[in-house]
Amino acid sequence: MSIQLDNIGMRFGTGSSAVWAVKDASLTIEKNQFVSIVGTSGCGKSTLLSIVGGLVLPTEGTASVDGVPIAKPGLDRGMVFQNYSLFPWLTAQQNIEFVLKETGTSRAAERSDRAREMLTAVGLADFADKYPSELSGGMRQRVAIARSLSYRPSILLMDEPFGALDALTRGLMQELLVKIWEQSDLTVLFITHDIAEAVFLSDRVLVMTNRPGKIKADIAIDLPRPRTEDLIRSPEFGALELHVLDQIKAESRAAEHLTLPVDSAPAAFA
Ligand SMILES: Nc1ncnc2c1ncn2[C@@H]1O[C@H](COP(=O)(O)OP(=O)(O)OP(=O)(O)O)[C@@H](O)[C@H]1O
Repeated sequence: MSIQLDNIGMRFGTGSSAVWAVKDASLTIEKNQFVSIVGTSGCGKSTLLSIVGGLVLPTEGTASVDGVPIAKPGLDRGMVFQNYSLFPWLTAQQNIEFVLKETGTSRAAERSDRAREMLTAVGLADFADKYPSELSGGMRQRVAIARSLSYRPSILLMDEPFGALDALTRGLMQELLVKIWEQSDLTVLFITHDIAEAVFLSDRVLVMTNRPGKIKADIAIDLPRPRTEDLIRSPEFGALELHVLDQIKAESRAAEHLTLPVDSAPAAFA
């Protein structure tokens, strides 16, 4: 499924306390594309994702999936967040079965089989009966991904899903996600602060301006797949990383008001 955002504006609050999180944000994501959004903290990335997820309605503009305006969450869209959001009182298997029941799979045997199939797909067949507290961060996030894909959405919305993981686990999760995406019909919209992660995963990287955020740059990642270790260490990969970084840097300096003469700063602490 494709995603279209046309001149999205999102205001939180009213009167003098009103904050425009997003303004004039437009983008189109084609079916089966993997697109990442990067930008400074607070620029409105999560807000855009929530609008596509149907969790909030925009103040201005139109968000649609395959041309149909988004009015609420739907089974065509799965979401994965940084904090896993698993039910701690349910096992991995039960977490998935619960969501399948909520989303309309009425037969218990079908829910059980599907949950087991999904856990196997993310390499956790042997951990089906473990509670979230008995799983590592990477395993929890694999359960969360399996759960979000269990009802077969066409779009996967991911908000810094690997942000809390160590570097090695993060790398393995990225490879797993690419494999899942390549073997499915998924369209993925992925938020991250990690530029290398965005370049490694994506067909396109969108850079947002500071708040109120809009799309400032749309960078095609025209690197071949599969993206091997050699490719990650190649000058082409490095050049794309630098290009994305350059786009963010100006926004970041402005956001942090880093215009002070930093060279003189040590004197102040002497
Ligand atoms: N429910 C809300 N009520 C009021 N302000 C909000 C609300 N949600 C977001 N905001 C504000 O909107 C702006 C954008 O927030 P958002 O979470 O979308 O940014 P972000 O780019 O995802 O940030 P980060 O990278 O730090 O996660 C921020 O200034 C935030 O404080």
